[in-house]
Amino acid sequence: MNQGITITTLNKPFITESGHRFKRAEAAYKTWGELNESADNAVVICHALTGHAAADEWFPGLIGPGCAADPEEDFIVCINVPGSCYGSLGPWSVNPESGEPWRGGFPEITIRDMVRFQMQLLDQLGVKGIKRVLGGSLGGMQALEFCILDERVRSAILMAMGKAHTPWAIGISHAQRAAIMGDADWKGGFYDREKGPAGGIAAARMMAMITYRTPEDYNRKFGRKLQNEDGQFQVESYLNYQGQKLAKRFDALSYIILTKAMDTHDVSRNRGSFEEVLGRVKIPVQVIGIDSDHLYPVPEQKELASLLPNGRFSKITSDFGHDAFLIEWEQMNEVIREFKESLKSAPINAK
Ligand SMILES: CC(=O)SCCNC(=O)CCNC(=O)[C@H](O)C(C)(C)COP(=O)(O)OP(=O)(O)OC[C@H]1O[C@@H](n2cnc3c(N)ncnc32)[C@H](O)[C@@H]1OP(=O)(O)O
Ligand SMILES: N[C@@H](CCO)C(=O)O
Repeated sequence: MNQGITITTLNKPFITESGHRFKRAEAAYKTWGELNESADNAVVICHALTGHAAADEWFPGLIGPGCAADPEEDFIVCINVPGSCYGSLGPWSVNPESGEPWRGGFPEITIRDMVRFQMQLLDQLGVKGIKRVLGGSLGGMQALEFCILDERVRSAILMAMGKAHTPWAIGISHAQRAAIMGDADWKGGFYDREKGPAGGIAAARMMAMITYRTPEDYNRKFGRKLQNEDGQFQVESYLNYQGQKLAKRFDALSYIILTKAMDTHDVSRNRGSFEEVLGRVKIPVQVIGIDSDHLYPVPEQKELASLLPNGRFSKITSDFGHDAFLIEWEQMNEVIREFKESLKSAPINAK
């Protein structure tokens, strides 16, 4: 896992929206393909909640010849967001004042912070133009903010999210955070890394896995079948497994920080109305919804596309629910191929 990741130090301090100044911030990233002479062929992939910079491990169907990110033509970059636990600045980075990891003292991170952090690294890599920015869920929220904050972006593909985090999605994340914070090993966020709130994060992932999928998917996969002679349902065994799997690879503080960052997602915040803010995004944007997504339902993507002057909406059909953006490669590539085709006949420089 995480093959080919580079970790570098940002060459300027990273200052968060809340005003926290990190004099030294590490950024983990992975690239594919070459930056061209004019340095304007970058394609930025933004990762979702538990993803990381090795996008080829979780977006394999969208990276390749003719895909959304084509290493033969594009300089593809994926950067681990600050607050995560996969190499970039996060709660286990050392606080220079105390010489100890930040842990529960790590400051708030917003979606805008994530994007500005990535913009700093892209500057450092010499990127002058971004052909496309894409992502789903948390990745889509970042990609939308990229359209607003970064003048270099010339087109975008946004999947399975909306213009702001809804009370429905905030509530779901809140319940998951309560499971983590209710674990005796949480210790106010000042736990030892080797003995974190594993039960809490496993419970949070179980809840999340229900919102990421659908009744149809679980009916087809498990029905009412039992896993063992103790009377455990298959679905229970599956959720236990998924919870433990995440507890082994992800950090509870990062889970709290990143889900709270998702709750800050609201492109209108301190900027004006949604109509004004999104109306200023003149670049072509493909918005993709999943018909069975219960977490970020299709009306959110339809609305977002309608508020973007050059927005297009497409729906994919799937029983997988929200997670379909990490699974339904064929349908997504079809939509993306059409979008890329449409750009050939329309200029993509307008901002
Ligand atoms: C190498 C890495 O870790 S890279 C992945 C890092 N993750 C990310 O970047 C986030 C994006 N990825 C994801 O969210 C997910 O991987 C997805 C959505 C792409 C796919 O989800 P998955 O969990 O792989 O698929 P699915 O829901 O079918 O579950 C399959 C797993 O459940 C297990 N399982 C299935 N039924 C049961 C059951 N009844 N009891 C116990 N376990 C079960 C399978 O054995 C399989 O285990 P494995 O993951 O060890 O192979
Ligand atoms: N399944 C995704 C979250 C979906 O948005 C992840 O684990 O990152």
